[in-house]
Amino acid sequence: MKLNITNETSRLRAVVLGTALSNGPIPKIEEAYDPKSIEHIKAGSYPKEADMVAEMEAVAKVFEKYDVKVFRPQIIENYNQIFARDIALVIEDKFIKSNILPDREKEIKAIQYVIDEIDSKKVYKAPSEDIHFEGGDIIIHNDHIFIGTYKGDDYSDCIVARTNMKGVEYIRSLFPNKIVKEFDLNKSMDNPRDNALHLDCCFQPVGKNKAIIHKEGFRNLDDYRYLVDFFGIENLFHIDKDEMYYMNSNIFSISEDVVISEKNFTRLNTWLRSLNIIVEEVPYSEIAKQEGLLRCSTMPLIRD
Ligand SMILES: NC(=O)NCCC[C@H](N)C(=O)O
Repeated sequence: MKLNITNETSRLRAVVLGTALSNGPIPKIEEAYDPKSIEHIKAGSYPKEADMVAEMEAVAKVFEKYDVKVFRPQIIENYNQIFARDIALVIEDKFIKSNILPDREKEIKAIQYVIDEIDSKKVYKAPSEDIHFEGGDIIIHNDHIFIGTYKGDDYSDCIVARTNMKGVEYIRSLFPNKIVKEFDLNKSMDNPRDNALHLDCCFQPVGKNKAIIHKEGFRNLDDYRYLVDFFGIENLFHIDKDEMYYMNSNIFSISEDVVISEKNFTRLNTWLRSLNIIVEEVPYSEIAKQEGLLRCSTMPLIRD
């Protein structure tokens, strides 16, 4: 398989879509690794496997409609494998395995059969364990790579900080010809409305020259201003704290003109349609309870 990913919006041809099958029992609070899951565990509203499976099948159907080749992870019994995005990433023709949160490190085994189809010279793994990064923090935008990180002193105690500056430097070392820009994100282990878990939870390019953004996700306002200067304020769709909480920036593009979005994202979907983008609406509010949405649960392999 010849990989090719140079941005978030070129026509999609092949993708890994996570699975909610055998997701395991409701985690104990101390087993959860994001504040929104904890909120739902406490409230007794943690999502049911059958509901999440149905939501992901709706996404699979959209891919079928657009003739996208879909790979699913093999099932690891009682293990969360929904968020395929984070376990590895493709940039150009390179497949880079993430150094992910230890709670999630088994997930990669389940797509080994996909990795086996890629030229082994194109498969990368960071050389040491202190280099941290997850795919949700890394957004490729043509000659730029945007990376979410966390520069706080408490990084090592913060399970919602998944990409460190060593991770940023590692990705930079693999792509010397690209401009790599990192963004310091706000993290909160107890309030999901204050937690930009990954860069794709507060920012994502869409369409031809637009992007969705949550200003308050950025710890350093200069990072937010960089994106305003880059895209132009008129091309940014700003989402508020509640919209970030429901993961409005985490939709997924099949092309510049076709987006998969959550059916309750009324304001966002109206904006997308005003840009002549076709919005394929799916129900994804149960998956969203685990602090991830459509970008988080997909890992593109080939785009035009
Ligand atoms: N790219 C993403 O933002 N992924 C979402 C991962 C959610 C999962 N509960 C986690 O904390 O790892």
